[in-house]
Amino acid sequence: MSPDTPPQDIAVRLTDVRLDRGTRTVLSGIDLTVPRGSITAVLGPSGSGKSTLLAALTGELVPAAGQVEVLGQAVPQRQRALLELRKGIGVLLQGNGLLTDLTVAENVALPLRTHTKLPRPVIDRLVAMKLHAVGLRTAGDLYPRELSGGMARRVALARALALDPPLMVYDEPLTGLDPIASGVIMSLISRLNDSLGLTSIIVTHHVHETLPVADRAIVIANGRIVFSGTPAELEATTDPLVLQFLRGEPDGPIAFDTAERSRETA
Ligand SMILES: Nc1ncnc2c1ncn2[C@@H]1O[C@H](COP(=O)(O)OP(=O)(O)OP(=O)(O)O)[C@@H](O)[C@H]1O
Repeated sequence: MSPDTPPQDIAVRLTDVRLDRGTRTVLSGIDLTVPRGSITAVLGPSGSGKSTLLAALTGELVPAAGQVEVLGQAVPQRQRALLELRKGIGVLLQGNGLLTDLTVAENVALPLRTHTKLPRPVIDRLVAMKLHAVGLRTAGDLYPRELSGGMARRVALARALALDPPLMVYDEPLTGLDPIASGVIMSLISRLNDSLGLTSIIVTHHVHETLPVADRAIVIANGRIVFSGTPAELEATTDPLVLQFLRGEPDGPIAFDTAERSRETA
């Protein structure tokens, strides 16, 4: 993306950002521009800082240095302004976060009830539209325990879309899903992005399922962005560090921390 891209065409911009967790620097020197309308895959080994990067976008983590701009504004620190910005960011987490004693429809209605004063019939109509968008028009009266993993993920997606956020953030949207359900979720993410004019950022380990729908990919390793480009450029890379990640090789230039490795090899 050119440095002259008009600000209104940029959904997210990070400039020389450093993110710490406690006393430890997780990421530094992060420069990233996400164009509006695009789908960006954020890839990298476990513990490399992908979720930490998302936390900076939602204002959950304040950068130790640098600027984070989301939807045309610097991520605010004041609580009220932050809540306002967060209404524009739909978040889908791997745990789904559905409330088990509410029906599917009530779960999807929750953000609308909390953040708007819309009358009940309007909310019901919006909920029906969101459920229709994820292919679950008739599931409104079911409870989360009655859903398959893939259906539950789609309900969580409908709920994340409830307030029509222009930016969608997905943290491991395919975790725990079989290949068919994974395919359904990825194609939904892609279709919704295009049909609703969203911008999507997908943090994932599922490189091969995600790259086909992504416009851009970044790879995070060793505390920084080690690759940024198109999926085709990623697949053609000869960078040993990026290749090590793509091939899942334990030995190479990516420094895994010892605790992580001993956990994985146990
Ligand atoms: N809330 C937190 N408090 C302290 N340290 C944290 C916190 N969240 C993450 N970390 C640490 O920050 C580092 C990056 O973690 P993060 O969850 O961002 O990685 P990730 O790439 O998303 O990993 P995974 O793919 O396993 O989800 C890890 O060392 C982790 O232990």
